[in-house]
Amino acid sequence: MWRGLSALATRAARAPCRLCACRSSGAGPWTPGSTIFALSSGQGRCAIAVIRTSGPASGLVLRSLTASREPPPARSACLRLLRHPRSGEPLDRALVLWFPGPQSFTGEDCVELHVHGGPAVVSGVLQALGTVPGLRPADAGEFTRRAFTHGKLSLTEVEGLADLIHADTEAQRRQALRQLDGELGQLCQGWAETLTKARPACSPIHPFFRESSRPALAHVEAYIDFGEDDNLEEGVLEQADRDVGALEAALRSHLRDARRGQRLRSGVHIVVTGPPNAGKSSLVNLLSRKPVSIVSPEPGTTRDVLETPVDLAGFPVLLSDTAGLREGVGAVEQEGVRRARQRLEQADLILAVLDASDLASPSSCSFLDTVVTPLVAQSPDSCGQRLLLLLNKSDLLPTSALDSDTALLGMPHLLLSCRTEAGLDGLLQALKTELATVHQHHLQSCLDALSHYQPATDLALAAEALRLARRHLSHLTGGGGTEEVLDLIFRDFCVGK
Ligand SMILES: Nc1nc2c(ncn2[C@@H]2O[C@H](COP(=O)(O)OP(=O)(O)OP(=O)(O)O)[C@@H](O)[C@H]2O)c(=O)[nH]1
Repeated sequence: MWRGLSALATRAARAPCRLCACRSSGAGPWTPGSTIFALSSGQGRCAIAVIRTSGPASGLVLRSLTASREPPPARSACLRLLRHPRSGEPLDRALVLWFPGPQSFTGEDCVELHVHGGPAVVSGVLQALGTVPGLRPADAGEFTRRAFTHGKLSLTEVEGLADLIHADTEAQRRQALRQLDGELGQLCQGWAETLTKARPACSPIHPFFRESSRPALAHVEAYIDFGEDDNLEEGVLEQADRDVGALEAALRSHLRDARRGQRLRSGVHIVVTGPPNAGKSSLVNLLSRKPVSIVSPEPGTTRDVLETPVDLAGFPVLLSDTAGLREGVGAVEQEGVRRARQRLEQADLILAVLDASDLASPSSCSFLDTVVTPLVAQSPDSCGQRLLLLLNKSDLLPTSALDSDTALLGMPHLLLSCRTEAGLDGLLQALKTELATVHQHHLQSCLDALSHYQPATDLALAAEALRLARRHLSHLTGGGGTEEVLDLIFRDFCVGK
């Protein structure tokens, strides 16, 4: 899901840290920020429980709980008696590990306390940590988020970690581990870097090129701005040519390998839309196999956009439930409708849901006229937005209508019942085909844009071709909405991770 993921990670890794304003390399000055703590091992009775802290007050934690002025040697396990900082009461004899930043999981100063796993010990130590000045309990996923913010993990690695935590099957676990290794991230990043960060092999002497890393696109733009006679070293454009050629070859090879293409971590957005009460929330819950949205017979239940990352037919996608589209409602629902329409514009694939037993109602007709018909009428290649029309509640139709279901609407559609799950297999099959098409569409569009890169003929057009190619690539790997994407990923983490 979103983010060129890797590109975002790279951007975040270079940006000043949002938490403590240090640089991700850890080399810069550390300004005070919050220090978090949490139980990082599982809840319940166990032999050993691991409690972690991260932040500038981690050193103070060691001094306060172990009554020792000196921290233990970095990254070595030491046995220490832990005492309550205020009462001095012994809490436990624990293994203590000190990870001074930036060489720690989060990049900040971290402490790990391996205590005995009884609930009384764990709650006693957590309660004691709460009394140390500057410490607060961690939010869900906050350790990982800090690791990401400090450039310790790329976003694809974060996603891999999330999958690893949630991996149910051995196959999922292996896939998650591969992703944690950054295999997918490196692939996407490699492509994006060819367009954005490649340097010419020579060392150009124009001041523009004296800085460490200038994008390939910027090389071409610099040529336009400064002109050929303005002290640019030879070979700059030739190198850009070679980079673009290599990228084209890589994309072609990837497109040929459909299986690998499917495993790409994706920013493909599927938006579920339709009139109120058609069964949109029921569909989102069915596809995600979890109760993401409230289902109720009351029209207008869903007011906001609700998003959930799901694996659909082997494709990771972002699935959005939206408010039912109708006019003449109160201010809150109207705002929901506005947000729904806005999200619809961003969708790669639209699932338009209608109540099959209510096709003649004003809300169904209005939805068909204003949303479905215009989208069906346009060429699927025109903007990359695709649509699947679903007639839900097929269980309410008489059998005779099911036999001649093409007569129901006069346009291509799938019949489904979220209640009985009839038609679900057909929907998943159709989704698989559509998602493969969306992936391929963006890769192919990137390739098409690159085919217009002909700097020898027209430099300005060549720069535009690179820009367009980059846009298609970032669409596939999830260009915009950095914070939304991050929130979504970290929200699913448990506290202490
Ligand atoms: N018989 C039948 N009822 C269904 C089916 N799918 C959903 N429903 C019912 O239809 C009603 C509306 O379902 P929702 O999923 O809340 O519909 P929605 O489109 O999200 O509704 P809004 O939030 O108003 O936009 C609920 O009572 C569901 O139980 C189905 O396949 N068959």
